[in-house]
Amino acid sequence: MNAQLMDGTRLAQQLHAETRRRADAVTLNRGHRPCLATVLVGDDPASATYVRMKQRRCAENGVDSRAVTLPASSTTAEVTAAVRSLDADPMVDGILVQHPVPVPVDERAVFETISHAKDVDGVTSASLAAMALGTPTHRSCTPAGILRLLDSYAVALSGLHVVVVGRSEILGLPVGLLSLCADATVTYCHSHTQDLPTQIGRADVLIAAVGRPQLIRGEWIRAGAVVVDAGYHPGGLGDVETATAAERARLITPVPGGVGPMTIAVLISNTVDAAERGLVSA
Ligand SMILES: NC(=O)C1=CN([C@@H]2O[C@H](COP(=O)(O)OP(=O)(O)OC[C@H]3O[C@@H](n4cnc5c(N)ncnc54)[C@H](OP(=O)(O)O)[C@@H]3O)[C@@H](O)[C@H]2O)C=CC1
Ligand SMILES: Nc1nc(=O)c2c([nH]1)NC[C@@H]1CN(c3ccc(C(=O)N[C@@H](CCC(=O)O)C(=O)O)cc3)C=[N+]21
Repeated sequence: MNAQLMDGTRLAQQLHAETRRRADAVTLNRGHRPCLATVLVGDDPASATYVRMKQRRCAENGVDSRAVTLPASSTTAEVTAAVRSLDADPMVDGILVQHPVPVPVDERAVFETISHAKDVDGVTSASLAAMALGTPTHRSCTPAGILRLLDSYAVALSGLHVVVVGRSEILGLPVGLLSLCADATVTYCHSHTQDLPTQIGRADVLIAAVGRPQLIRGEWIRAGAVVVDAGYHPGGLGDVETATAAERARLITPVPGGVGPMTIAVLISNTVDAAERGLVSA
């Protein structure tokens, strides 16, 4: 393997340490800790695990968490009512609605119930618009984590060709918007894209957010490219064939230990930003 690994676990620990100091200062100032509310609808075991991981990291870093769990049979009205009551609660600084919510529930409508100031996961249209315009906002967690990781390895995006595979509202779409704001030339690929290997071969920086285990083959990667694998599948597989991609890439994220830990570190950092009552410049 030739590529250097981008260590998300180490960078996340650094961010957590900084967040913890800020959380303690908030607590000292106002007499209660920053608080993240998590909303989990239904009983998908993977989603329940992610929510538990987020709560554990909150506790380790001086942030309270409030868990709301709703049955899979919930209606859109019931879920939005739960979110609205968290939004109105002055003790709650940030709200995370775990994606995906069960199909009959209108996820977009639920997301839009979160006010911009408490949208620490960056999922509302106000947050997406702010990420596109470069105005102050909480940035989506996985995309912001990816940009921090690139920055820490001195990958300056200005003028580079970033190819994003995937355009989901929580990942592919916003990571392309943030890259564009950082003056990259951005290409989005998705399920209608023709000749994916050729598009990928043009990337200076490839961001894989496709949700298909090892769909992206190592031989498609341009020699010397930077490869960010946001995919996360059981058994420690990403969306990229890591071993062969690492023969050609200059820098690559491992799975696990790459993008995943950064997602949670940014979420908690965003929650403390909210507790400090600040939206950070996108
Ligand atoms: N590490 C972390 O913190 C996180 C990891 N993830 C992981 O990232 C991955 C993506 O997640 P998410 O964005 O939620 O997934 P989605 O399923 O919501 O989106 C997948 C995207 O990939 C596109 N796509 C699907 N198949 C192909 C194909 N064959 N060729 C090209 N494009 C394709 C889809 O296109 P179209 O729009 O046309 O349907 C869609 O835009 C998953 O592995 C997930 O587990 C997600 C969130 C956080
Ligand atoms: N509204 C919303 N926001 C999200 O950010 C969100 C979501 N919904 N739904 C599901 C995905 C998935 N996700 C992960 C977070 C951390 C790891 C992570 O920390 N992974 C570790 C390994 C953890 C382990 O397996 O023990 C790693 O990659 O090293 C993975 C995946 C956030 N998501």
